[in-house]
Formats: sequence, C-alpha cells, structure tokens
Amino acid sequence: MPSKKALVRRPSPRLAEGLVTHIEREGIDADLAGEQWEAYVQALRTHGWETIEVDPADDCPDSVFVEDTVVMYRNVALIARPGADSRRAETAGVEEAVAGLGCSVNWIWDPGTLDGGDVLKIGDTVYVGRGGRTNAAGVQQLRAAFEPLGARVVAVPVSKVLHLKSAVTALPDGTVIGHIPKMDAPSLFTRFLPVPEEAGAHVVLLGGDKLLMAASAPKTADLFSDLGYEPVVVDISEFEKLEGCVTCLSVRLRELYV
Ligand SMILES: NC(=O)NCCC[C@H](N)C(=O)O
Repeated sequence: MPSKKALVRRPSPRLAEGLVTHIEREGIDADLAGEQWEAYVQALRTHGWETIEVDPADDCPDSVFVEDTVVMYRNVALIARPGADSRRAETAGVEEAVAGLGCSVNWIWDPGTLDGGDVLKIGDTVYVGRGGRTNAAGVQQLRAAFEPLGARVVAVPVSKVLHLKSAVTALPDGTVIGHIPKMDAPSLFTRFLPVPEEAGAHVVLLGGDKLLMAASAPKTADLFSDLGYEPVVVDISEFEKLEGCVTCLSVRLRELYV
C-alpha cells in the first residue's frame, strides 16, 4: 500500500520575519497563523493522512514551509539546498525526519540550489522551475538524482513568482492547472487548464476527488466543483502574506512503502 504520511512543521515564533520577494510585506497575526496551521494539519488528518511533525526550527522564520526542504521521488528523499541563505539551516531537521522514516537520502550540493517548491511531480514526469531559488546546477543535480530511477525531468523557466508551484500544480488526472499571468511558459504543459485566480493554481491532492485549496480562490473552487472535484478549503491568509500556499505547508510521502 502506498503510504499516506505527510511531513509538517510548526510555525516558528519568528514567522513574521519570513522572506517576501514578489509582494509587499504585511503584518502577520501570529496567533491566527497558529490556528490556521492547526486547521491545515487537521484537514490532512481528516482525509486520512498521518501527519509527522518535523522538529521545530524556531530560529528559522520560514521553517513552516517544509515543502521547500526536501523532494521525494519513490523512496528517495532529496534534501534541498535552499536558494535563500536564511533557509539553509532548515534542512537538518528534515533530513533526520526522513531518515527516521526509512527513506534513502540524497542531497543537493554546492553550487546547486533547489527549493522543493520548484518541483512538481506528475507520475514520472518531474517539472522543475529554474527561477529565483533553483539554479541550473540544482536542476542538473535533480536530473542526476532522479532520472536513473525512472523520472523524466523537465526544466521550466520561472520569473514571475517565487516557485514553480506558486504558478502551477496538477489535478488528480495529471491536468496541469495554472494562472497564466504568473507563468513564463504555459506551452510546456501538454494538458493545461487555466484558472481564474493566482491561489487557484495551488492544490494538494488529498486522495480521490478531494483537493485541498486556499479560501482565497473561491472562483477556482467553483470551477473544480463543476468538474466533479471536491474542494476542501482552508484559510491560510497569514502564510499567503509570506508567499506561502497550501502546497508548501506539507510534504506528502506517497510512495514510501512501509
Ligand atoms: N513552496 C512555497 O511556496 N514556499 C513558500 C516559501 C515562502 C517563504 N517566505 C520564502 O520566501 O521562502
């Protein structure tokens, strides 16, 4: 049976100091962020996911965005090397967590940089965003790590948003969804559905027809309902102020046979 385990990481008390790159900084309500994080974790659990808390990294303001620190392919955990210096210390705790779960561990090395938010897997196709956080050496190292395991790695230019998955994710049938104004190269994706809101481009596949989505994308939620999906909506406003989205708050370990 494929596993339904997901890594999550509690927000740091320094969350408000998290990085912002493409948007204006806004104040963060730390209590509300804590409540939103708990509700997000609860939504995963309600839909059958066993959540595993990585040890908190209180000194790392962006550590709640755990997706950026590791990329899973089959049972291999590729430890990222974040493109932002202030995020480098986040990976140690994640490495410990995935090793403890029995994953094979591999690493992105200097001079490579890669953020997990730049990696979108659809079956054995692994799209990787080459943008502000992931460099060419990071893309090469991702290829070297995963192509021998059967992946086909497709590099995608990203300049308008923080990460590839800030602009595109995919539905359960593999249809890529994206908000065209935020995409550099929509034609790279063979089966593509445009969505009307930026946050509508972000879904976490909970299983079956269920899609975890942000409350900030109501028109897209309606579009997906109309296509026979079941949106599960969470409010993540405090994380969106730091350019976070529903994908970046967890790492699903779908192919870990344990
Ligand atoms: N995968 C993601 O979308 N991660 C969001 C990271 C936001 C964080 N403030 C950062 O700039 O790194």
